[in-house]
Amino acid sequence: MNVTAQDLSVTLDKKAVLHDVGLQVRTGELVGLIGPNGSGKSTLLKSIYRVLKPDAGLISLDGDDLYRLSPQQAARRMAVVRQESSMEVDFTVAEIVMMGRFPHKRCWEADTSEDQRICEEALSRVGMQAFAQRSYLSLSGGEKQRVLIARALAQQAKLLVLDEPTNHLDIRCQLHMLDLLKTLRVTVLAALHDLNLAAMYCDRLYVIREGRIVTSGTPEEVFTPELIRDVFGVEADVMIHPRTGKPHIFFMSERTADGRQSGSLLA
Ligand SMILES: Nc1ncnc2c1ncn2[C@@H]1O[C@H](COP(=O)(O)OP(=O)(O)OP(=O)(O)O)[C@@H](O)[C@H]1O
Repeated sequence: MNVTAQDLSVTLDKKAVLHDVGLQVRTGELVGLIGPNGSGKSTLLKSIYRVLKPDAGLISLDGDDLYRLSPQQAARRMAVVRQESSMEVDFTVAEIVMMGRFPHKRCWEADTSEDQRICEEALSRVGMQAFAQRSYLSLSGGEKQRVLIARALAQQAKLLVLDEPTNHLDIRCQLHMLDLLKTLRVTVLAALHDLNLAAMYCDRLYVIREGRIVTSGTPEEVFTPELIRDVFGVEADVMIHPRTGKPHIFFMSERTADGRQSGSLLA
């Protein structure tokens, strides 16, 4: 699934939040969107998953104008995992994952044994098969996040859009989740806050600041101490990790950056 966004502009509450943003995700790539808090990552993703219609610009999926697709057509092509999904009514985990099958059904069509199999497989891929009958609202934040990813997998869309997919996950689950995304052979666009995980897993990155894409490229091209200072306001050293061959960023606190020791709280 090829995704192209061209010249997107979004204004919210009279404030220009995205300015002429463009990006491209090619079939099979895992593309990361990084930038400081409030830079416009979620707004850009919301435009792509059709929650927020841009004021200007064009988004296409394999050449088709996204906003000309029906909601069902769009949902067959694209699954979404959002930052926070508040839910008023309680469902079981199995019911939540089964919702991923809706775009493949006609109105009131019953769940088939094939739907059941797809949902069980999706739950087992995120390690949550033992939770199928648990109430969704009783789960921890990390468990909920894994169930929402299972629902996206059950949707069997060729494009996954994820807003901070590793939010709430402990480090082992973060690595497991990103490994899983890499093995799915789908196209992935994900907003990520952890720059080292973005460097390890993403084929390419887009960097956004104050609603504008400031640069894009492979992690090796994007991650320089200058970029990290300019965009995130943090001093850092960037080295190629000897085992992964990927850039690894060592951040400096304001205390360590100017050469002072930070050993003692009383110093
Ligand atoms: N409904 C809204 N009305 C007005 N301003 C909004 C609205 N939604 C978002 N914004 C503003 O748009 C800007 C971009 O927000 P957005 O949520 O896209 O940033 P983000 O990069 O995803 O941030 P974070 O990393 O903190 O999740 C912020 O300044 C935010 O306050």
